[in-house]
Amino acid sequence: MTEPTPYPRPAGAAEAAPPSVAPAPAIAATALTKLFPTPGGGTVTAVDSLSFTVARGGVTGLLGGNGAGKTTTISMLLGVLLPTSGRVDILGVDMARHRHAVLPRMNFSSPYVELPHRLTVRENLTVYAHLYGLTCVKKRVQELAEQLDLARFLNRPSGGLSAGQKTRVALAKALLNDPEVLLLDEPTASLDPDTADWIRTYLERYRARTGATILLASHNMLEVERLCDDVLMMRQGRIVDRGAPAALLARYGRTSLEEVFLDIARARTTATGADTKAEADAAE
Ligand SMILES: Nc1ncnc2c1ncn2[C@@H]1O[C@H](COP(=O)(O)OP(=O)(O)OP(=O)(O)O)[C@@H](O)[C@H]1O
Repeated sequence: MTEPTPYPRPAGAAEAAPPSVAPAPAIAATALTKLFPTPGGGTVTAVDSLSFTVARGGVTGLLGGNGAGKTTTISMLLGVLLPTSGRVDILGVDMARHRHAVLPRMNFSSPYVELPHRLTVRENLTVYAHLYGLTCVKKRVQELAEQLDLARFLNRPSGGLSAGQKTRVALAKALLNDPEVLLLDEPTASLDPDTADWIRTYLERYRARTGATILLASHNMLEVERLCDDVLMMRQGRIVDRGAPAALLARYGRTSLEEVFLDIARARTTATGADTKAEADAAE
C-alpha cells in the first residue's frame, strides 16, 4: 500500500508546473522625487515623480539636456543622495532600508566625483578595493591597470592626471568589485575619440562577459546608439520617452538619435498638443 500524499491531486488533473519567479529588475525607481532648496527660500524640482525599471543584463542610456535630472537620478539610485520622496530598489533590495546589502554588488563612475588628489592612483584603487572587501587587492589593481592602460600612472598622484586619465582611473575604481549593476555618469567625458572608442569596446565586452546591467548617462548620441539597447529620455526631471534606439528613430521619423534628442529637448509640440511623440501616441 502506498502512502497517501498530503494534498492528493484530483483524478485527471494535470501536474501543476512549479511557479516561475521572475527575478526582480536590476533597477526599479518608483515615484522618485528630489527637490532642492533655492537661496530665495523656494525649491527646484530636479527629479519629478520618476518611475522606471531596468531589466537585468541590459545597457540603458539616460539622456536629457543639461539640468534634466540625470546626475540627481543616478545619485539617488546609488543612495548617496536621499530622495525627497519615492523609492529605489536595486536587485530587489530596498535602498532606503538595506543599502549596505546591495552596495558590494554595484558601483559607479562620475566625472563629478574626484578621487583624493594626493594619493597615487595605486593608493586610491587599493583603498577602494579594501572598502569593497576584496581579498586579492594587489592582483586586482594590477589587472585593471593593465586592462585600462593605467600602468604608467599607478605611482602618480591622482590630482596630477589629465581629465581623460582621471576618467580611466574612475572607471577602474568602478570595476574593482566586478559590479552586477554599473551606473556611469558620462563615462567617456574628456576622452579623445580613440580612447573613448576603446572604453566603449571595454564596456561592451564587460557586459557580455559578466551579464552586468549598465545604466549610463551620456550626451554622446553615437555612444548611446552603439552601446544601449534601451534609452530613457529625460526632460525637467521626468521621463518623456523610452525605447530601443531603433524604435525611437522610427517613432520620431528620424535617422539619428541626435535628431530625436533635439526634438525632445526642444519640446517639439505635436498637432495634438503633446510634447513628445510618446505623449502624442498615447493621446491617439
Ligand atoms: N545640490 C543642488 N542644489 C540645488 N539645485 C541642484 C543641486 N543639484 C542639482 N540641482 C538642480 O537640479 C536640476 C537637475 O540637475 P542634474 O545635475 O541632475 O542635471 P543633469 O541632467 O545631470 O545635467 P547635466 O547634463 O548638465 O550634467 C538642475 O536644475 C540643477 O540646477
